[in-house]
Amino acid sequence: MSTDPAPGIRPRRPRAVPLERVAERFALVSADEFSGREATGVALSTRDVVAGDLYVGVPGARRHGAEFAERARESGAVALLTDAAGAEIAADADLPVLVTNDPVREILGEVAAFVFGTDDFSALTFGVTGTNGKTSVVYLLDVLLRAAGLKTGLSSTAERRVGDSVVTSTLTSPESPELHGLLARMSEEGVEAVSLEVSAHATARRRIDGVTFDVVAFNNFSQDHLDDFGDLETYFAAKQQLFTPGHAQRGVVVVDSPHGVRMARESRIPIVTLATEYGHEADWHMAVTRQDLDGVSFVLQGPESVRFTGRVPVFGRFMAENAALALIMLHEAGISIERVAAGLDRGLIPVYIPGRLERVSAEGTGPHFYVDYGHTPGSFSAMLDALDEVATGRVIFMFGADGDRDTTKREEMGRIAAAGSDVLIICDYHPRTEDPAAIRAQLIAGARAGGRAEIIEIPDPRTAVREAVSLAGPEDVILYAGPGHEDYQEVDGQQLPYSAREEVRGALREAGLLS
Ligand SMILES: CC(=O)N[C@H]1[C@@H](OP(=O)(O)OP(=O)(O)OC[C@H]2O[C@@H](n3ccc(=O)[nH]c3=O)[C@H](O)[C@@H]2O)O[C@H](CO)[C@@H](O)[C@@H]1O[C@H](C)C(=O)N[C@@H](C)C(=O)N[C@H](CCC(=O)O)C(=O)O
Ligand SMILES: Nc1ncnc2c1ncn2[C@@H]1O[C@H](COP(=O)(O)OP(=O)(O)OP(=O)(O)O)[C@@H](O)[C@H]1O
Repeated sequence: MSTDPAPGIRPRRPRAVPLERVAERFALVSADEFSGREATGVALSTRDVVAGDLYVGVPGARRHGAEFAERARESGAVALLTDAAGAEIAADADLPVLVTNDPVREILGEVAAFVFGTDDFSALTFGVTGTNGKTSVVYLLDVLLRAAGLKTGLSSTAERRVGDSVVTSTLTSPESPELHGLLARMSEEGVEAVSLEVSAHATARRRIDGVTFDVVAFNNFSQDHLDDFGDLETYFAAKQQLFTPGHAQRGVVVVDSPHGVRMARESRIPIVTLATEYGHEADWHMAVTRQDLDGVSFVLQGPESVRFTGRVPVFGRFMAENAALALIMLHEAGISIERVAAGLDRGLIPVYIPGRLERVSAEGTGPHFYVDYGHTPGSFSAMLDALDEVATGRVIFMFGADGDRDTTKREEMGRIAAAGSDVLIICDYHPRTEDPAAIRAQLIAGARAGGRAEIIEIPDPRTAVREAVSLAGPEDVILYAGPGHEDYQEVDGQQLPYSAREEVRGALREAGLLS
C-alpha cells in the first residue's frame, strides 16, 4: 500500500534552463553560488522531486515547505525557491536558496511555465468549473474533440492522460508545477486540444497561473467545500476568477440557476449562454427528447440555426446538459458542430466517464447497479430526480460522507437521499480522523427529516453492497454514491485498498447476477 501521490506526467525530453535566467526573470535574490546550475523541472513537494528539479518551498497549512529542503536535495533538487521566512529555515541546507520578495505562490505558476517551456503552449485549452459535473464535461469534451479529429490530453479528478500515458490524480486540479509538466509532455506528443477540470481551490490557490484557456465553462453551483471557503459567497468568488481576462479568452455559462445568471452577468470575458429549460433567455437551448436508464437523447439549438441531435449513453437530464456545454465550448473554439457530428455515429457520443453513474451490473438485466462519485447535495438531487424519471422499479440508494470535510452538508445529503429513494443504506466512506459512527448519526438525522425511504445503517461498505444486492429485484436500481473511481478508503491517515466498483462486481457475481 502506498500513500504517496502518483508521480505526475512529465516531458520525456525536458529542456534545461539555467538558474541564472530564472533568477533574472523573476527578480530572485540569493546569497549562494548557483551559476552553472540548470533546472529541468519544478516540484512543490519532496514527494514529486526528480533529479534536476527546482524545489519550491511554500508556507503550508501545517509546515513551511523550506523545512524539507534537505530531503529535496537528497532527491536531486538543484536549488530551493522560497520566501524570506523559508530562506531562514533552510539556511543550513546544502542547497542554493533563491529568494523571492513576492508570496511564492504568486510567481509559482509563471516559474513552472518558464522552466517547463509552456509559456508558449499552443494547443487549444478548455477549462471547466462548477460544483457538479466538471469531470463529466471534461470526458465529453475529450471524446468530442477526438470525434473532430484532434489529438487530445486531459486532466480530471480521476486521471491525467496524454496519449497512452495515464496517472491517477491526487487532486482535481494539479498544483501548477504538475500542470505545466503535464502540458509540456502534451506539447512534446503533439497534443492539439486539452481539457482540464478547474476546481475553486485551483483558482484560489493559483494553481492555474501560467495558463490562458481558450474557452472556459461554468455549469452549476451548490453547497460544497465550506470547510475551505467558509461561506458560499467566497466559494462562488473563487469560481468567478476563472472568468477573468488573465485566465481565459471566452466562456460558456449555463444560466438555469440564479448563480449561472450572475456568473454570466459578472463575467469579465465575453461569454455565450446555455439554458436547458425553455423560458430562460440564452444563446443556446438544449431539450431532452428521450431518456431511459441507458442514456439520454437531446437536441441542441444555437444561433444561426446551428443544431445538433444526439445521445449520451449515461442516464440523467444533466448528462445531456453536460454534453451540450461541451459541444458549445468546441463551437466557441472554432470547431464546428457539423465537424464533430461527422465524426460520430448518428449523434451517439461514445463517452466513458470513470466512476460517474458507471453501470457495474450487466447490460440489459436488472437489478441495475451504478457507482457514482457524487458527494454533494446538488449531485444527489440531480441523480435522484433523474432516476425518478427513468427508473421502473424501486430506488435503493447507498452512501457515506467524507470525514474532515465540509460537515455542514451532511444532514442535507441525508435528507435529499431519503426523500428521493425507497431504501437508503447509510455506510462509511472516508472517515479520516473522525468517528465514523458520529458521521453516520448526522446523515441519519438528516435522512429522518427526508421521509419516504426505509433507512438501514450498515457501517462496513462491503457488507452494505451485499445487503443492497440482496434487497434488489430485477426492476430495481441501486445507486452507490461517493467512491466513484477511487480505489482506497481513507481511515485515520491510512489509505486502505477499497474499490467500490470491484466490491459491487464481486457481490453481483456471488449473487449469480454477473459472469
Ligand atoms: C488542505 C490543502 O489544500 N492542502 C494543500 C497544501 O498542503 P498544506 O498547506 O497542508 O501543506 P503542508 O503539509 O503544510 O506542507 C507545506 C509544504 O511542504 C511540502 N511538503 C510537506 C511534507 C513533506 O514531506 N514534503 C513536502 O514537500 C508540501 O507539499 C507543501 O508544499 O499544499 C499542497 C501543495 O504543496 C497541496 O497539495 C495540498 O492539497 C491537498 C492534497 C488537498 O487535499 N487539497 C484539497 C483540499 C483540494 O485542493 N481539493 C480540490 C477539490 C476540488 C473539488 O472536489 O471540486 C482539488 O482541486 O483537488
Ligand atoms: N451537470 C450536473 N449537474 C448536477 N449534477 C451532476 C452534473 N453532472 C454530474 N453530476 C452528478 O455529480 C456527480 C459528480 O460528477 P463529476 O465527477 O463529473 O463532478 P465534479 O464537478 O467533477 O466533481 P469533483 O470535482 O468532486 O470530481 C456525477 O456523478 C453526477 O452524480
